[in-house]
Amino acid sequence: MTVLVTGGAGYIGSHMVHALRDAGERVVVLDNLSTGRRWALPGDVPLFVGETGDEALVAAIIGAHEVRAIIHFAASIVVPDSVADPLGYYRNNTANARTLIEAAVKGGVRHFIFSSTAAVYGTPATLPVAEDAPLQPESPYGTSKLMTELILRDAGRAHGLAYAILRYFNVAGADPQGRAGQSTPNATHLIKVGVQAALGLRPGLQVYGTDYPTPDGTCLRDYIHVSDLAAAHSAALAYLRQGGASRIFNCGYGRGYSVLEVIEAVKRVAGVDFPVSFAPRRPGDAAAVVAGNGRILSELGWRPQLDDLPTIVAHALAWERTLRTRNDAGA
Ligand SMILES: NC(=O)c1ccc[n+]([C@@H]2O[C@H](COP(=O)([O-])OP(=O)(O)OC[C@H]3O[C@@H](n4cnc5c(N)ncnc54)[C@H](O)[C@@H]3O)[C@@H](O)[C@H]2O)c1
Ligand SMILES: O=c1ccn([C@@H]2O[C@H](COP(=O)(O)OP(=O)(O)O[C@H]3O[C@H](CO)[C@H](O)[C@H](O)[C@H]3O)[C@@H](O)[C@H]2O)c(=O)[nH]1
Repeated sequence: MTVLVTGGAGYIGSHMVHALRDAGERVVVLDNLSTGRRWALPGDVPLFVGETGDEALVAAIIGAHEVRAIIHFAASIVVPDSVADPLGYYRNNTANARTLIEAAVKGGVRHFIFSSTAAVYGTPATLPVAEDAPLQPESPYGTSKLMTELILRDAGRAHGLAYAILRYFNVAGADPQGRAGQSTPNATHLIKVGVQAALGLRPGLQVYGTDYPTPDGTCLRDYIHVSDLAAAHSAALAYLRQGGASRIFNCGYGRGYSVLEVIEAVKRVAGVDFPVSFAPRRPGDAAAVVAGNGRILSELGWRPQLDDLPTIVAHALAWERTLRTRNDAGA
């Protein structure tokens, strides 16, 4: 029985591939390498370069490898890009996911784990936000993910596909063993941009919006270490295999940091200063998003191991240094 990881050559997916292999699982990856990197995968993990929306390809992979579980990471992920290109986001995150789910149903896949996002909540009315809070995405990215949640819910009910929807809050950091990290050259995530600024790979950092209704006027986010997130998937897979009912789980620590607090943490951990400027709000950004994580703690028994902002930053920084060496070597 094999686990198919879509988007396994990407940031979070590559951590998942390592976690699955560490646990002795058989893994295959489907990735179109649009943002993923072949070298992000261990050499002995089969990689199919192709589209989640290619039903024939997905069916062939499921059949050839006896795939019984799919962990679906592949997506387009940049909130402001989704504002500029909603149709592209609905194609990749919703239409392609629908095709993948159909192939899963037809191919007899029993368990499906879907990467959703806190962006489905928009700006929550109360914090921390629980899974049953109103769903009011403020960007096409969030809407594209919410639509896939609904497709999965209905297909799961109709066809007996058991699923876990994991709504990630802000994912950051890198594998503590240095095997994987965020490698996208033009990544836009705050901690990634911050460590690049600290290493002189960017001239500095812009803060998008200082007039939000938050304590220091900048946005609040709940940053979760990518390895803790991979562990949440492993727990969800074990739960489904034990016959657990389809369920939605928030993945976050339940604590928010402002953009300015994150920048201070990066400067402190890196031991350097870098220029910070203030810019207007970025389209699609919610003011404050913090996870209510009671459900995943109580129902999956998940326990964060790395819930410490300086540790997250330190791992991101270490990976960025490795990456620079790798890029210098032309890898
Ligand atoms: N990074 C975050 O903070 C965050 C937060 C919430 C949710 N998520 C979700 O987690 C998942 C993984 O995100 P990530 O940060 O690792 O991004 P990423 O861009 O590093 O990984 C996405 C991977 O999917 C691949 N891909 C994209 N479209 C594809 C397609 N049609 N067919 C095959 N492969 C395709 C890319 O090449 C890449 O390897 C996404 O679904 C994203 O929406 C991420
Ligand atoms: O150079 C930067 C980069 C980011 N920010 C700010 O930092 C915060 C975090 O931004 P990120 O781009 O790191 O992450 P987002 O909160 O926009 O989005 C992330 O979390 C969302 C859920 O909350 C989605 O899941 C999405 O996929 C994922 O990228 C935002 O207020 C953003 O405006 C800056 O000020 N400057």
